[in-house]
Amino acid sequence: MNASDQHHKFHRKALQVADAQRLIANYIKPGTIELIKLQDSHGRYLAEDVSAPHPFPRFRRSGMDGYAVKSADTVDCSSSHMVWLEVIDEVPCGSVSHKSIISGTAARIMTGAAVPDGADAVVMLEVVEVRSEGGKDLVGLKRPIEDGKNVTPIGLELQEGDSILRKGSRIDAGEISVLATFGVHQVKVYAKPRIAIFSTGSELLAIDAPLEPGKIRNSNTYMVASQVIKAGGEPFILEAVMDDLELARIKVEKALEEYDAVVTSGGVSVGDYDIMGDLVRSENVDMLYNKIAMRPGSVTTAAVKNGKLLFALSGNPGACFVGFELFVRPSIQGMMESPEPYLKEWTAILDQDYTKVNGFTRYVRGRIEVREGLVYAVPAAIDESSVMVTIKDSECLIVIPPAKQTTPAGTKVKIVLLKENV
Ligand SMILES: Nc1nc2c(c(=O)[nH]1)N[C@H]1C(S)=C(S)[C@@H](COP(=O)(O)OP(=O)(O)OC[C@H]3O[C@@H](n4cnc5c(N)ncnc54)[C@H](O)[C@@H]3O)O[C@H]1N2
Ligand code: MOO
Ligand SMILES: [Mg+2]
Repeated sequence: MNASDQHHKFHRKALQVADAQRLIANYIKPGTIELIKLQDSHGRYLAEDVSAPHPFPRFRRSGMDGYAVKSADTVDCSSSHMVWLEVIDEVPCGSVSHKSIISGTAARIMTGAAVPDGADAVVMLEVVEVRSEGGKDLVGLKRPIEDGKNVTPIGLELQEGDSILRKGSRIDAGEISVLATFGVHQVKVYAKPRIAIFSTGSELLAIDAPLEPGKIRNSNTYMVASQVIKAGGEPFILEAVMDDLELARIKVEKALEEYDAVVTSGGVSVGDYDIMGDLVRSENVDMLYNKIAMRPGSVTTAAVKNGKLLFALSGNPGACFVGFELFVRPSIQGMMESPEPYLKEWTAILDQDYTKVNGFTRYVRGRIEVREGLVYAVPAAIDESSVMVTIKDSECLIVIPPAKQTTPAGTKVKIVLLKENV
């Protein structure tokens, strides 16, 4: 390595998180679209706007089992002066009455059935009396009922043409209910972004291999694959590579051709074997950044080739996790036009003093506690970049801005929510 390379390796320009996110956003393109069955669409992202092809409800719907009546007929009734109406029809769900309700008549009706013409209210079964007289069925009412009572009007929920779901919406139970209601049995969704994942590191063992001195099992690949799924993508796990620049280069190039984006872990700092750092500074790819003003994950790196993104995350598990959530997740979401690609942010009260000082913004793993209606953020006991074990306990990342002294308990802090969208 010559002196100039050394200079570039050690003197990196640190970008602010938001600036790096904006930079990445320039390279996000909506992905391909596929048509899938509605029942397979949970968790997928709509690739088209959906508007109501007809009003909903489509007919005046009874909200009760009872009798459809004209409310005007009931105005004078009371327990001492019952009004008796002739029952001229019965309307089960799924049927339509061909008779009109005129003054003095009623129709027996079930919840969910179409209210016959002429009727404007439905009286519940429980408050009526019935009798037969001269071969006719009669229903007796003791109380007036108001116009419209227990009748859901046409279009109460949606009018024809109303916009219901936006492109990019994540499909969940409520969305599926809407789509089924309107007969959208096949849904246009974005194909899950195909994300290749591999780790670099000569110390890495397969997860089914016995331990060897100085070696560790490769946990990042599997952690990232889980994060990819949670972000809405499809992970493709590739075998880890040793710290060998040429091997990594070949692997990255092939993966960038075959997949929508590539995520690697390890080898992005300034060590002798930090080959991903060297790779992104070579002519093979265009480096976007290789330092972010944050901890963990200050060495988080991104590059682009032929319009496709390479995220070279830190090998340290804590840094790898955070780098993914802040940069890769929004990119995957962006490929599916999600209107909310970034993790949700709340304001919370810092539960305990945070004593570490830093020139960079910290994303501290933490738990959320709600006490007396207030949201507290509780930092994990150990949150170093190299620490793996507290990732599993984290409900949020507590954002501690650059500080020269302790951030005291009680400080209002921003937290980034991790546990959602499952
Ligand atoms: N002289 C300096 N040294 C370091 C600096 C620095 O600025 N100057 N930065 C430190 C920071 S900050 C971080 S973060 C790490 C980043 O390291 P790398 O991204 O280069 O990652 P590696 O060196 O490959 O590995 C670091 C650590 O993580 C373990 N690892 C790697 N891959 C995996 C995996 N797939 N699963 C589990 N664990 C993994 C690896 O064994 C190392 O322990 O650099 C600091 N150094
Ligand atoms: O990149 Mo390192 O995670 O800042 O600790
Ligand atoms: Mg390193």
